[in-house]
Amino acid sequence: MVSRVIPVDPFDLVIFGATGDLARRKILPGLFDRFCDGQMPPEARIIGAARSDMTSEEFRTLVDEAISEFGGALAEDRAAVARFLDALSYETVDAVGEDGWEALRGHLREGFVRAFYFSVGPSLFGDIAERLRSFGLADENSRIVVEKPFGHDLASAKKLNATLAQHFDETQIYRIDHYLGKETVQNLMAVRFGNMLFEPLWNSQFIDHIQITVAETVGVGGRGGYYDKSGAMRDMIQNHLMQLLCLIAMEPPAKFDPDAVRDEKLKVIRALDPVQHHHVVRGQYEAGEGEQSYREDAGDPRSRTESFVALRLNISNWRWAGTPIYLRTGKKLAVRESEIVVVFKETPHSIFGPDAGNHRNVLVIRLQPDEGMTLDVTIKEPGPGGMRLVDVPLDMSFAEALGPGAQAPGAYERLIMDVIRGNQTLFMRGDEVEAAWAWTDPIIESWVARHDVPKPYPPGSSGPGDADLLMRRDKREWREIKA
Ligand SMILES: NC(=O)C1=CN([C@@H]2O[C@H](COP(=O)(O)OP(=O)(O)OC[C@H]3O[C@@H](n4cnc5c(N)ncnc54)[C@H](OP(=O)(O)O)[C@@H]3O)[C@@H](O)[C@H]2O)C=CC1
Ligand SMILES: O=C1O[C@H](COP(=O)(O)O)[C@@H](O)[C@H](O)[C@H]1O
Repeated sequence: MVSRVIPVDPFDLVIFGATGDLARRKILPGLFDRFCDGQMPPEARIIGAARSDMTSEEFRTLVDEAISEFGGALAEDRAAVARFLDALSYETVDAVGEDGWEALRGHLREGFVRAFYFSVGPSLFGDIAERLRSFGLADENSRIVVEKPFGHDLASAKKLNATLAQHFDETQIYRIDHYLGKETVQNLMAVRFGNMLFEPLWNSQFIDHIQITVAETVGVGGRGGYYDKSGAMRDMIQNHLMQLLCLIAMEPPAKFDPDAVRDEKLKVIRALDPVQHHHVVRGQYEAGEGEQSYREDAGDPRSRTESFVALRLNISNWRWAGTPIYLRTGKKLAVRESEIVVVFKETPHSIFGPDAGNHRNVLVIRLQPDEGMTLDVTIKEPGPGGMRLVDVPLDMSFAEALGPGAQAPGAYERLIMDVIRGNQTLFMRGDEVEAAWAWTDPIIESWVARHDVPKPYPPGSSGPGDADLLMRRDKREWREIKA
């Protein structure tokens, strides 16, 4: 099954931070992918901007190398790479000074969609927005794409929102959360609102609890400096897991449009109860065989930053009161796996007697790496042994079901195409980000007040044992993450 690719309108895209890690690993190879697919039209132009002094030719060489390293099989097509590189130029620009801005203006064409991607450290977001306005680079056709982290807490997020609002209208601000660009994350909405099967059961009357796990095998490696000031709560829970939670818990929006979807997500965040201290577990990975500990990676032998969080939350509304939701994320775990597990309640009465055992349906939505869905259904155990029950999975891998033509674009490239189309549905609105911080801040503040020290866990495990206790206390269990 191959879906038709509709080219977006020709555009000028300026990438601030074009020489950096994110641009080289994700943004530029992703744009090359869109170019090869025919979605990025040949008239589009990409302008790299950073402080490094380099010519456009040198920038093209840098991008060529990035495509070879991170661009997948398409990178072998040298003619396509050459055509893509033709669309690129570079300008040396200092985000906090005056240099380069006039010259940058010379790259921009009248009458084209303009997008400015802020792929730089967050301390520069406000400066760039201000200069875009003061140097006359922004018009009503312009959009800005703002990377994470969007603030460090509620106060800084509010400040950043206010700064951006001085220069751009909310309809021009695209706060990126790359999880929303993942195909299977969008599939959450398709599964929930495109099927009659699930929605009538999607509430606390039928669902015992929900688990959302984003497990990573990588450590904080070269990003220790950033990560140590952030930790898993700010780096993953406040944004990516919060977005997954919203999509799984929100009411059906009246239509699939930016404000209808974001209004519903906001209502979920605002309905979250404050999390009690004993419902949160923090962890920090220890050293393993040939592997550094978190503290070594972070360069601080006494760091108390968490590389793992598990928590239980409650949503106080009619749909979800009484159904706890458990979130879990961590680095250096046994496996890279992101999934949402919806555990339904047992039947109210078993007609099969005590020997049949306790059974319940479990829906697992696998977000990555093997995207798909499994629904555990209870059936009769085959054989002559009477009415004994057993749970069997109805298992669907999206790749197998839809075929190789269904290969989806990467998250960043898909979101950039949405920016050009002017579609904000998969971007966070300012009030959503603030609400997420308002819920996150007290959790972090309570750790600080209690001088909380994260529990150590061995690399390759499923996190600290206390995370299992969190579940066991509620007579529940995490779905196992195993290599
Ligand atoms: N890397 C990743 O995987 C992820 C990154 N992000 C976010 O993306 C953003 C970029 O991250 P990343 O690419 O890793 O960062 P890097 O440090 O690798 O790159 C930063 C970029 O900013 C440029 N830069 C720095 N100072 C200035 C300045 N004063 N004026 C103009 N350009 C400047 C640098 O180039 P030069 O030194 O030449 O000026 C470089 O191109 C950050 O906000 C980060 O939080 C989010 C998720 C994942
Ligand atoms: O934003 C971030 O996401 C990555 C995980 O993204 P994924 O697409 O590989 O699942 C995480 O490693 C990083 O710490 C965080 O900043």
